[in-house]
Amino acid sequence: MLTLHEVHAGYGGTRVLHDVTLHVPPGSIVALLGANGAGKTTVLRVAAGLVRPTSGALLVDGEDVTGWPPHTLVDQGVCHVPEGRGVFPSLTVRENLVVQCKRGDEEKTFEAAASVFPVLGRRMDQLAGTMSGGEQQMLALMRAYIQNPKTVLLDEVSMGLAPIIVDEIFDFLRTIAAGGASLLLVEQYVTKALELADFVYLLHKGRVAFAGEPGELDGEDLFARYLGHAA
Ligand SMILES: Nc1ncnc2c1ncn2[C@@H]1O[C@H](COP(=O)(O)OP(=O)(O)OP(=O)(O)O)[C@@H](O)[C@H]1O
Repeated sequence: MLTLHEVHAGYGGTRVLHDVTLHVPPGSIVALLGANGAGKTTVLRVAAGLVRPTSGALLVDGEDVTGWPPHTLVDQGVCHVPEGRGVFPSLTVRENLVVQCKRGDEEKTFEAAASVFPVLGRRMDQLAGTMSGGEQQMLALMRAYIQNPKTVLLDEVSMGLAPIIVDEIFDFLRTIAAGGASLLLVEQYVTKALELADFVYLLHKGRVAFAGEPGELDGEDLFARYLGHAA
């Protein structure tokens, strides 16, 4: 279970998050929605240990990990897939996988990557930076997956991708969740995110405006109020 408890956070003198409490229970998919600038990316950065709360706490499985450096949170099973793709552009697909996987697991990892995303199997020796956006995103997700994470923080992984690729990526998110990991999902495709999610949080100007199950949103005009558009 990953929890932000009454978190206030920001950058320098700018306060972005105000009293944010959010839970990502084991095995669940949590969607984090909100208009541009609402603070969604900042929530993920707090959860990954990249932004330290000015007050409040970050807890992993009940342990207070506030202020721990990001790599120690990785050891706790927290994996962050940032906006803009977490791949090494000047390494090949194969090398990107090797640096992430356990020693001795290389062949198994290549096979898994090729079976989930066949395009990666065909492009093992291509430099990651020369692949399409969708292919790079698949590689970024694969790199997250092979860490066997407990919680995956996903920042707009479908950004700028063709709908058919987005479908493939969402199918893979289902696979990751079915394997037992929990997901905290910031996503521009609101309807798709809600189909997948067990819980949803709506952020408005750095505060939690709604927390509940997707079904509870039915009939509400929260989208128009807080997202600036209909779902
Ligand atoms: N490194 C930074 N330094 C200063 N201010 C920042 C920094 N990163 C984000 N902010 C500000 O914090 C606020 C929240 O940004 P954040 O990226 O968390 O929002 P978001 O909901 O993810 O937005 P979007 O959907 O547009 O990505 C914004 O006003 C933004 O300008």
